[in-house]
Amino acid sequence: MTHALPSPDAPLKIGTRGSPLALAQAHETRARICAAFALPEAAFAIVVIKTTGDDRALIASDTPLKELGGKGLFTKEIEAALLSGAIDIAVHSMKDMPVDQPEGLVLDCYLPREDVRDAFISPRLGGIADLPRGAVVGTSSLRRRAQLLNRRPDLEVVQFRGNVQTRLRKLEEGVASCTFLAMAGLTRLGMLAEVPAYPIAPEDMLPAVAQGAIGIERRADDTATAALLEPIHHRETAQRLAAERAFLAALDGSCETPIAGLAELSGGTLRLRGEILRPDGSETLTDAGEAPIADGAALGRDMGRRLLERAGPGFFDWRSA
Ligand SMILES: NCc1[nH]cc(CCC(=O)O)c1CC(=O)O
Repeated sequence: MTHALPSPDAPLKIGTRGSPLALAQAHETRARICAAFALPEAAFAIVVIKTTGDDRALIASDTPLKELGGKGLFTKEIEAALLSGAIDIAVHSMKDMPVDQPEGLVLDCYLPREDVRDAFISPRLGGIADLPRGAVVGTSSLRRRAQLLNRRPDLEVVQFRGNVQTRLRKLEEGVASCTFLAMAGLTRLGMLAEVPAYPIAPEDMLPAVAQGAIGIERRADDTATAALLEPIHHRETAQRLAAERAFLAALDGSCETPIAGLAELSGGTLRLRGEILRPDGSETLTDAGEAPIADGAALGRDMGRRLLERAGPGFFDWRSA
């Protein structure tokens, strides 16, 4: 059965958050579907949806993201819009996506993954090794915080959030010596030339699960939309994320617990590295393994379970040192 393609009279509604990065990702998705089916941009409507994670007052506060809603902070309202039919597809940063989708929705289309690395951002310094003893670093990411404190217990970590310009201004004001952002976001925003960003090797800071990947969610019964997404799907990205997200699922984590994971493909083999940390950085546990690509999810699940076993109960609880 063939389906009617979207048109200016009956556009495909693309749901997205309103941040510059989210909009760039929605535009990239639109451009890829346009190219695959020779459609005009007018065959799509971009629908901006405000999420809890976009609440300015909340995000400007010093409250850790975890306390603001944890899993689904950036996604709950968007998934509700999908289910109600207000939008037809939702474009997500996979790093922010809980491992399970609500009944009735599927998330099985991925764009080619961007640079997976974290970036060290500083107007004056070129990397973590340049930070003087006791330096103040700005990040609201529990993972980055724990990784930094594990390697450098002398550092002081302060909450740092907001868009790229806000962060750069805070650095200029001397609030902190450096901050951290995903290379992928800076690249997709076309800002690499204007931001003093230095990529950090995964060996030094293992990225978050799914960092740099964009996923497209739709209604499970919407076969017309499934057919539209088929030609833009990137299989290698899906294979890597299957392993990483199975790892995350086994640990019951979200992007707001100190968990890192990265899968890479080489020939027919998938190599997965994983790390879990105590939130205060006092302890880190790592593992690595290889499997045939088709067994990536099983590898991720087993690695997650083994790490949990090594960690024991309470590993992710805050210690009062
Ligand atoms: N948690 C917020 C978030 N979700 C996705 C990205 C960046 C882009 C990506 O990793 O795909 C960011 C910001 C950051 O960590 O710099």
